[in-house]
Amino acid sequence: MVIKFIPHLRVLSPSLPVTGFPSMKPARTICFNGSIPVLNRVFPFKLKFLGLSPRFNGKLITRSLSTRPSRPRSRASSEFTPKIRGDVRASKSLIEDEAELSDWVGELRTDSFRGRLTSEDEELDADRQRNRVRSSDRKRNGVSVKWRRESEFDNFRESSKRETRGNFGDSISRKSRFSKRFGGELEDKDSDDDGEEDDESYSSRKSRGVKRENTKMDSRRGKRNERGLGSGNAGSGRRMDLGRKSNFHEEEDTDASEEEKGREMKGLENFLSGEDSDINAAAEDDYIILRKKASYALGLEKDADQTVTPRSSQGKSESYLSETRFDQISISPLSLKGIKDAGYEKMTVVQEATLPVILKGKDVLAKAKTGTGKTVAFLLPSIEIVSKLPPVDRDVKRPPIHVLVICPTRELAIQAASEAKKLLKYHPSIGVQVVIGGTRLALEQKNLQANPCQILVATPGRLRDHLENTAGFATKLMGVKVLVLDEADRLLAMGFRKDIERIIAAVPKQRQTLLFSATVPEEVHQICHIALRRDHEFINTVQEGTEDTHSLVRQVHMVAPLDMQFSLLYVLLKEHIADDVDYKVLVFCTTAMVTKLVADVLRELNLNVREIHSRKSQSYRTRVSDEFRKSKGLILVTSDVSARGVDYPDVTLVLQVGMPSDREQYIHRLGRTGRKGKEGQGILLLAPWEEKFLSCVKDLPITKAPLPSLDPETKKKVGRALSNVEMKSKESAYQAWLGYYNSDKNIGRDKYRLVELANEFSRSMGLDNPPAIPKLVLSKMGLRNIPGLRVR
Ligand SMILES: Nc1ncnc2c1ncn2[C@@H]1O[C@H](COP(=O)(O)OP(=O)(O)OP(=O)(O)O)[C@@H](O)[C@H]1O
Repeated sequence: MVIKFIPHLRVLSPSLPVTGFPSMKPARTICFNGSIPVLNRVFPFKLKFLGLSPRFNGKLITRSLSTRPSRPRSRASSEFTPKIRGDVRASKSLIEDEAELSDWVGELRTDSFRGRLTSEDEELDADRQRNRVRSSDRKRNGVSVKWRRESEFDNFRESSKRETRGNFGDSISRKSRFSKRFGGELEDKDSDDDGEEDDESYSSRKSRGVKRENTKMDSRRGKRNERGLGSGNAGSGRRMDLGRKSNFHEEEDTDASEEEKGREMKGLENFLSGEDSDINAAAEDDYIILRKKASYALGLEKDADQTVTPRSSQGKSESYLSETRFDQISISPLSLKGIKDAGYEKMTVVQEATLPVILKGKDVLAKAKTGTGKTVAFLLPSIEIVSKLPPVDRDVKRPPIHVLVICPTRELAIQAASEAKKLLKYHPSIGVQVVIGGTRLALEQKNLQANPCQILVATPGRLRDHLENTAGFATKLMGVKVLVLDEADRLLAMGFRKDIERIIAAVPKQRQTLLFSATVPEEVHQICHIALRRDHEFINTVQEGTEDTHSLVRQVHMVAPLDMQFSLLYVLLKEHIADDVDYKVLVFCTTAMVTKLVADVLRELNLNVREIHSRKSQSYRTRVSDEFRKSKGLILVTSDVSARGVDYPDVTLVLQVGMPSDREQYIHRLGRTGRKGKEGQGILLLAPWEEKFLSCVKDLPITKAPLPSLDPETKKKVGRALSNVEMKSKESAYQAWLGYYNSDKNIGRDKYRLVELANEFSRSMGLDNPPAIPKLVLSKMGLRNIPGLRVR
């Protein structure tokens, strides 16, 4: 079957004139509430979209409940029942059980994956050469096409010429005069002089860049790049240790937070093995330079010299939708019907850019901003591929799985499976199933047996469980034609790597592999080495010269001592609630136990709060996640289990309390708001010593905001709320806090200072004396005999 696509004019034929923008007239509603000064100062505008279709409501989430049977050295299954496991995925708070902690640490010593990034100096220049953009291609309308096979797009171009100006159904907010009136304290990058924007401005905004790179490596590097285990690590020469981003903090024992566990583990490993000194030796700036160098080496970072971004589009907001409608491309009528029912009419930019390449059979590494439809981007072509395969004989004993999608969290896996179900509505012969931790393995085994599926969505740990414990499962995986690694960079995180290696070894070499994420840090090359073919394409839909975050999401940071932070959090939330009756807020905290504490305090303050973190059962998490997806007027206090991929519609504010683990996590957390071209707000609340984190995100438009004033009554109220919170919650939070910041290379290095800060945190919870910590825990943290700690 000849597959014909009609891509967006801009993408495939950048030399052609940019079409104008049709009648997109986003309505504006400007609200001003004089009684709420703080957020109006922080976000000195209030924009609303009225043009958003209700059909984009959030996705359904399926439920799964139960615990799975234990097996020797299995990972923990129940959130309160930590188990020990030999690989770095194992985790649990280091806090709760001394004996268990001892085992856990002991096992960590035996397993020593190091999150190192190979970077060979001598390859840097060569790789830069290889990735050099043909200037003729680059200087076209802001589209950077580093590699292109012209023939691939010939028919697209033809079709594009015929394309008429479509309706731009989705709204892009205009900057309002309100912004100007109250914008004194904040830089408003997107504002036009007069606060208005004409259609021409929209046109220039719309010129988004889609960068495609062929990432063919030279033969030397290619050798390392070949598929197969071990090859990814075979690079010699100077290595860069990325462990400085790792953390050792109280966290979660479920699949959903494995990326966090990885960080903890790595931090702990380094800490125990004394490797910290290596990492600490490098200054932050050096580290950033090293990261850049590695990016060049990998061809993942754009070379500043070679970047061409039209001035007109720099810093402008862009639509996540392309002008290509699904019914203009050659996909099966059954898929098209499913898409229509899902309410999708036009392709998003990432869908438009990746679909033809994937259907060509290429491996793809794709980067697109948060909330821009990456899930459909990998699911739709996968479904198309499956639909063209000969039907599986019903009598086959172990029917093959054709598409395997790996997601880093349970929530994300459930969500992806749910999206797949929507798209498969009219494909009765194609089944999809999800396998995730926190549910009963036996039940999943039964389901897999009873309802064979061609598409399987899984979290890495549970998939590995099935590989090891489910009869015939390995045989089924031998049928995999497409392997998708969603949130690829997270899957590469240390806690997942072994599982991913095991999974990759279990699927055929002759397959197509797709890696998608909103962030593609240089670490991703590790997984490229083991997962992707050498000639894979890197498709970057983030317009050059723009940030990885959405311009309609206003970002501010505030710096305040810990003893102010609970009150500040309360005031900021109250202000936001007063400002927006339809408020929907995510509060991100550093660890599960700190999340619990913050939720407890906010609950005491009579705010409408839910909490979600890995210490909650999967059924609870699913229920709360579902509720938050559908609700308005709700605050969800969460750990990083909600940081990635979760598609909660209409989140109005993301408030991050404390330093995120790294730049990527900041971006993904923030990406829970401003989805599908909507507006959003982000506040990062840091303690003074955490300000250094800002150097990791200095390329993002985060503005410093003044602190709201705290009146004595508020302080008293918050103090009372804190005193009502259970002591146990405070103790756990204190230990977790200590663990988290102990892993920070700057703070954790000076144990005396760390303890002082921890005790400041303790006082901020209203405690006169810091909670006592078990001796063994202290010694495992390297904090024995540090003055200021209480031992029990
Ligand atoms: N073509 C489309 N038109 C309109 N809406 C779409 C389209 N494709 C996907 N969506 C919707 O956009 C929303 C965001 O999609 P999705 O969750 O896949 O984003 P994402 O890019 O994976 O985000 P993240 O990086 O946070 O994981 C979802 O609600 C999805 O249903």
